[in-house]
Amino acid sequence: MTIKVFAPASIGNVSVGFDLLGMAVQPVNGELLGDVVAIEGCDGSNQLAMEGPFVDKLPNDPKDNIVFTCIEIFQQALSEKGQEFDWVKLTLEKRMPVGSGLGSSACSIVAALVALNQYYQKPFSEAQLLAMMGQMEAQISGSLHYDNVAPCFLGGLQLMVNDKQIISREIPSFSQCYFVMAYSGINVSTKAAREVLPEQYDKATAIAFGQNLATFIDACYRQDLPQAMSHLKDVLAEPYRSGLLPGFDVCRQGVAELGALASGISGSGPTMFVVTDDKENAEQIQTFLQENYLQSPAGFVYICQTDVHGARLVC
Ligand SMILES: Nc1ncnc2c1ncn2[C@@H]1O[C@H](COP(=O)(O)OP(=O)(O)O)[C@@H](O)[C@H]1O
Ligand SMILES: N[C@@H](CCOP(=O)(O)O)C(=O)O
Repeated sequence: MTIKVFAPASIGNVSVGFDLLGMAVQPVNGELLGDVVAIEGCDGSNQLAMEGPFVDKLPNDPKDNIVFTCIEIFQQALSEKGQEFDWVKLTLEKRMPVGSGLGSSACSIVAALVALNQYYQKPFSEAQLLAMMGQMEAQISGSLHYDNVAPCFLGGLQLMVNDKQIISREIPSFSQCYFVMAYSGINVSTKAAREVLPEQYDKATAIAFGQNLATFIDACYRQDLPQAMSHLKDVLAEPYRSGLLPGFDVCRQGVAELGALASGISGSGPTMFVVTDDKENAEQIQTFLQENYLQSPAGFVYICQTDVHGARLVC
């Protein structure tokens, strides 16, 4: 029997929590914005097939795909537990553009590891799986950050905690909000977008960062939308990354004039996210971004809300 797992797109950082905060999103029109991985048993050796709209952006050799590495590390972990295993064939439906700021590699990693765990009768706990997901993401981006894999796996708004047993805790999000996600259609490598950041920050920046994150989290717990939105500011990455995103500053100004509550870079970009609590306003912002932010035919704009489910089995 074939098992199929879907893993959703996510907003890394959510502006205030560089590497520490992430949120899973789902389009309100019901489309699947994320990757799907199917798994079944096979003979001889492990296999990876690839399909889907963004398959041409993946490495040609399946062995260079992060999903193949997921199979290898998962089976190695099974061996270390003394558990025998059979060979598997995975099929990756690559629905997410690569280098998009939507947690594309995280979608593949999470869908693959959840599918493997399901196929092999759940040998690993949620925390063990999340640790493996972080390890895989670090291999791709060059540094360990869970802000895509954790929300993609667990759903909702997730805050990373410095505790190996837990790794991530869910924070109450704003279920009334719409997140307009505009992928411009250009590729920004996460690794490269990390290299433009300074090694050190000054005291005023450190204080502003701490205040924004703390105030935002406090507002989430009190469901105080105005306070949350007035502090949704990125003082660590956005000042250095916005120059990599053609049209970002102009569109940011444009959506503010249309009444957006806040906006920022999703992950390392080029996707920008815009927050509003009004459906009609979300539609106006969607049209504006379609007309002004897209740089290539590969671009798209979705109106999303928080995805509270995370990775899940699909038919
Ligand atoms: N299944 C996969 N999904 C996405 N990227 C993959 C996958 N397998 C290998 N890669 C490689 O990993 C890198 C991902 O780039 P990155 O900028 O981190 O993307 P994203 O930010 O969208 O996750 C690319 O070089 C890509 O070729
Ligand atoms: N915290 C990371 C998030 C990267 O997200 P991605 O979707 O661009 O992979 C960072 O900002 O570097």
